[in-house]
Amino acid sequence: MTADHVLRALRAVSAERAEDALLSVRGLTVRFRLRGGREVAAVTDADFDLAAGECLALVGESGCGKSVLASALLGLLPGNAETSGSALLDGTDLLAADEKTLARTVRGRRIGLVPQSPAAHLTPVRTVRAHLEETVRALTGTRRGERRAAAEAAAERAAFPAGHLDRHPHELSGGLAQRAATALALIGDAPLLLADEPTTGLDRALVDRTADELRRHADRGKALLLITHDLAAARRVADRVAVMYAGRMVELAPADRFFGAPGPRHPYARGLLDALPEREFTPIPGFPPELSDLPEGCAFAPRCARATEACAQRPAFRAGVACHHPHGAPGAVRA
Ligand SMILES: Nc1ncnc2c1ncn2[C@@H]1O[C@H](COP(=O)(O)OP(=O)(O)OP(=O)(O)O)[C@@H](O)[C@H]1O
Ligand code: NI
Repeated sequence: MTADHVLRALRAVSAERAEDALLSVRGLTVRFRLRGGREVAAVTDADFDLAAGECLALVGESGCGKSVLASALLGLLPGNAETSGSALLDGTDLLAADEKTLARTVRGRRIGLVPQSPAAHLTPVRTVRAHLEETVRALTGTRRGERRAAAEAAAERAAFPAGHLDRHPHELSGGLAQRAATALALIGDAPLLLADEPTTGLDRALVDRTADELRRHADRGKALLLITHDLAAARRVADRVAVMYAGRMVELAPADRFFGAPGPRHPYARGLLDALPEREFTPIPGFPPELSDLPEGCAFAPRCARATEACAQRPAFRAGVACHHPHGAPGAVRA
């Protein structure tokens, strides 16, 4: 174990104590109402804390509710969404705050966002440089004469090449738009950063560089929620890992235990790791359920080799896992 690992393990332990939390989410639930009275259970009963200086990676298959969870924290859900639960950020309940408070004091200032589709968040008629300088002006109060240098420094942090700063959004590749979005999100130095797939479209070297920059942000005492499909990136920077399946958190574990020995406890989380090319390269059979038509019991049971009759009941989330027969628990929890 290196000193770095020891530090991270300590941080993971301290984050489990709610009083140290910068962000404290309880029972976060999001429903989308559809025409005809149907509803999509996008996020159900999410509970987690995030401490200053800590990075929590949120992983899970496409459509499991990761981005909806992040949007809920920022008050950015569409009109057909209904949200319940609480999300305390340093005393403010983000789910109860009005739009004015969120717009003036939260977005960009207390919570930075690297959005999942960065190109859609850039203004078409303005160059990357103009976006960066405007954000520097709005969030840091840097004087006019110093904004150009500050914008260039922000680009550099996110590995955005200086030679492309005068491009417009439509002239950017996906990877460049991604780096522009990361540069913009880092400018405000917000206490909480939500990074939704910040490494999409980047090659391995740039993934590592971006992940390391985000880690540095956490190491300067900021909290980082890293939403990612890239388990290698999660392993590189996360202190803890949260796994979502069909809108629910099914496992929350220290990263060293999750990626090392003894490994994940939830069969789904184990399946995610086993699907990696560098591991067994065996995909999880089947598909996730429709969020508008979830089963009564464990949503993963139809795909789970360990499922029994007990799984017709939904498992409670206990000791970091929601499963009737988790790995690493001899004589597993009885139903
Ligand atoms: N406005 C909406 N109305 C209805 N359903 C929606 C709406 N927005 C999202 N959803 C649904 O909510 C679920 C969760 O979506 P979300 O974008 O959070 O998934 P994700 O885990 O971020 O996936 P990905 O990894 O592909 O980004 C999906 O089933 C999606 O179809
Ligand atoms: Ni998403």
